[in-house]
Amino acid sequence: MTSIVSSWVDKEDWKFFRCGRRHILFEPVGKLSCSRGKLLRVRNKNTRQFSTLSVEEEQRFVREFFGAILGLSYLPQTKVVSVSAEFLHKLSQSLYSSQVTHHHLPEREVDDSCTAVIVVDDLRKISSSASVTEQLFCIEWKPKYVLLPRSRLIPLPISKYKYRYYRCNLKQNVPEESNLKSCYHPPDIFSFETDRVRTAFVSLLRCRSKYLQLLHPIETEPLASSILETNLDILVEIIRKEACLLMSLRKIQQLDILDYYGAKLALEKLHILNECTDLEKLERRVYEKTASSGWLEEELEYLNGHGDIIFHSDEEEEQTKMQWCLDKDSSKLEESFHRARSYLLSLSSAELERFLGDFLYSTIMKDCSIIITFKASEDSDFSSSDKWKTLSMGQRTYYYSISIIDLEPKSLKKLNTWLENDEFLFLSL
Ligand SMILES: O=P(O)(O)O[C@@H]1[C@@H](OP(=O)(O)O)[C@H](OP(=O)(O)O)[C@H](O)[C@H](OP(=O)(O)O)[C@H]1OP(=O)(O)O
Ligand SMILES: Nc1ncnc2c1ncn2[C@@H]1O[C@H](COP(=O)(O)OP(=O)(O)OP(=O)(O)O)[C@@H](O)[C@H]1O
Repeated sequence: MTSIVSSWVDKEDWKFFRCGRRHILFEPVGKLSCSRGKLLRVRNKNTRQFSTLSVEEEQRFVREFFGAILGLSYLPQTKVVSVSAEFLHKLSQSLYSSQVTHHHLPEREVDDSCTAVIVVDDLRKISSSASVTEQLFCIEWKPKYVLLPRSRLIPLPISKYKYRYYRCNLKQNVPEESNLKSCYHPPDIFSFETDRVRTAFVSLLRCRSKYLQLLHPIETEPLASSILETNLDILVEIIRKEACLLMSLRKIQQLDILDYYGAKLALEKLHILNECTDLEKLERRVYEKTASSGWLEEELEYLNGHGDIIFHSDEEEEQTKMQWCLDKDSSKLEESFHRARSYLLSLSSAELERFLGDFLYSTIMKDCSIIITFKASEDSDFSSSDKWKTLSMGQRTYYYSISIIDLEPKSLKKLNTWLENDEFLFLSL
């Protein structure tokens, strides 16, 4: 993918919109009509040490890999645009305006060593021509850690906790054992049963989780939560209708048969744990990948063939693993870990590299966001399309659109951080 030089991006004035850890987003002030309905996504300088690929290479991977598996209509349209250092400097300066610096947000500074930015559809807007958006709701849900790990490659004592607790709960509040039970239970969503899906979202709402947010209309708490709650039935129905997409997403998350510690072992075996150049070469190979629509099922079948590394996902094995944890049967957990470790160390470099690739695809998918936009269908000018689907509920019909964002490559250079996070979360229980 080659970036295009745009004649309008640097002529628009952009103001800070939001940021994550890796990108800073800007929205147009509205000087030019062609910028309507667009956002600018710019790399954050503070995470530069983790990027192996260029902006263009990352976007190509997202499109040709995840786009092929999930369907391109589920990805927001993006364009990579070449910009001058001067333009990036101007954007950077705009972040120092008083309004922005007062926010308690991750450290941000535009990476002015980049030569390209991403222009992406603003998913809070219906279309670039639509001016009225008051009837529109836009929700962001982060389907993080919806699975318990199935890898045997988790050492004690972390395995005792990791096989039992959903990490998403632990991250929000590290509570008493009794509280854990009443928390958000992600498998409820993936049951696609109305009541269970609803219960899961209500739990997220009640604990004011940052994994469920209202993006439009912009309201502060508690109004934002009350708007979310009022629209929960529509959200639940959309989730049920999109079961196929969500199951694909969950399956990609399941490619994680190495888990973090297994990834460390695999890199050690490949002798590239501390070798930055070799690590970058490996990542390039992983992210050169394109996928076909059947890729995911084939890959899962391949991984399932490595029974010494994984607990199979059938219920009986799940119960066994859980029972070992509940009985505090450390010897069984240890034996299982050592069996997997010896098996892993007997594998070829090509196999280890394939597992590492799958681990990275899964890690990306565990951190994506789903943006759901919907509106009642009173607008007669509006019609359904690939992007806008209809949903009938009682007497009312809605249009909705669902997009997956934040699918850029992650780097194995973050492995130590991931391992430390594990220790921090699970040892503090
Ligand atoms: O590891 P976690 O669970 O803390 O996830 C990080 C996210 O924290 P969260 O759980 O959503 O509060 C974190 O989200 P925030 O920016 O803190 O909202 C990032 O998405 C981070 O990814 P990256 O470093 O930008 O590639 C995420 O890191 P990865 O582990 O996905 O690399
Ligand atoms: N196309 C979009 N339309 C509307 N809002 C968006 C869009 N893309 C991102 N956002 C909002 O901006 C936030 C940050 O964007 P993004 O996820 O791209 O940042 P990031 O730094 O890549 O994230 P992370 O820290 O998770 O790696 C998102 O969580 C979402 O709320």
